[in-house]
Amino acid sequence: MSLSVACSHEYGAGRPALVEVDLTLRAGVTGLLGVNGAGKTTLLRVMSGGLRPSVGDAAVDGTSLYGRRRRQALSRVGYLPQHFDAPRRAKVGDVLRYLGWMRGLDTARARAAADRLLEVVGLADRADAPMGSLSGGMKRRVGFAQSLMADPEVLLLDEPTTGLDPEQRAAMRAVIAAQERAGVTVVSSHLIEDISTLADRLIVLEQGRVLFDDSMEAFRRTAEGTDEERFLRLLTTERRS
Ligand SMILES: Nc1ncnc2c1ncn2[C@@H]1O[C@H](COP(=O)(O)OP(=O)(O)OP(=O)(O)O)[C@@H](O)[C@H]1O
Repeated sequence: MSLSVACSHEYGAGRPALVEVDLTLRAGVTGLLGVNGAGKTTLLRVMSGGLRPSVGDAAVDGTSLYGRRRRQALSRVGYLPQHFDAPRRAKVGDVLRYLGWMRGLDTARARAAADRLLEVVGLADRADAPMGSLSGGMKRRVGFAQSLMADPEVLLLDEPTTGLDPEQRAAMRAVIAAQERAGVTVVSSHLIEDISTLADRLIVLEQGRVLFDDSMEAFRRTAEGTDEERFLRLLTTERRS
């Protein structure tokens, strides 16, 4: 299976956020790295079916996320947005069941999926707790659980560890790593350390362009001897010179 995207996007005239991005992602974990404003969220929104690009398209196994068979393509994608939240008074389990139902699961399947995923993210004992009582790290784990509710073949996680303290970040990474998925997973971050242990492939975005796209292994080999931050700066300089 594959997720392909070939597009450019600008939010307003002359304000490009993605420039001639052309990628095909296959099974495995792809890390999407870039500084704030590099275009990660925009790319993930395009790949989630939530933002039609100004030019081009995104498709799951050739079925466009913006075409006539959009619903079919959308049903195969799970998405954790950068700022996942839910009403403060809503109970955690109800939020998951509701989002599962929205994604087409019947009541029994939504209940079973919610129970199973709360176990997966270590929040089984919080099913009846209101969302407002959760820490930032716990909310992010609920967000991760909701992205998996309909068993998606494509899973898109926008900065799942950002804003968490080191302990919560490690817990979040462990939860993601423990998922043995057959499909495409994309994890974005502005920190290489957040994705280097998770991803097989690394894509670096800079000012909306793909600056680097190779295996994590190749990235490590090339970066050997330089620290990774410096290596990323070198990449940037190379392209500009
Ligand atoms: N809704 C929007 N309206 C106008 N401009 C936007 C909007 N969203 C993003 N941008 C701009 O598009 C560019 C890419 O932003 P994007 O959020 O995709 O980057 P990012 O790598 O995800 O950064 P961050 O980690 O800060 O979210 C930036 O210049 C940003 O200011």
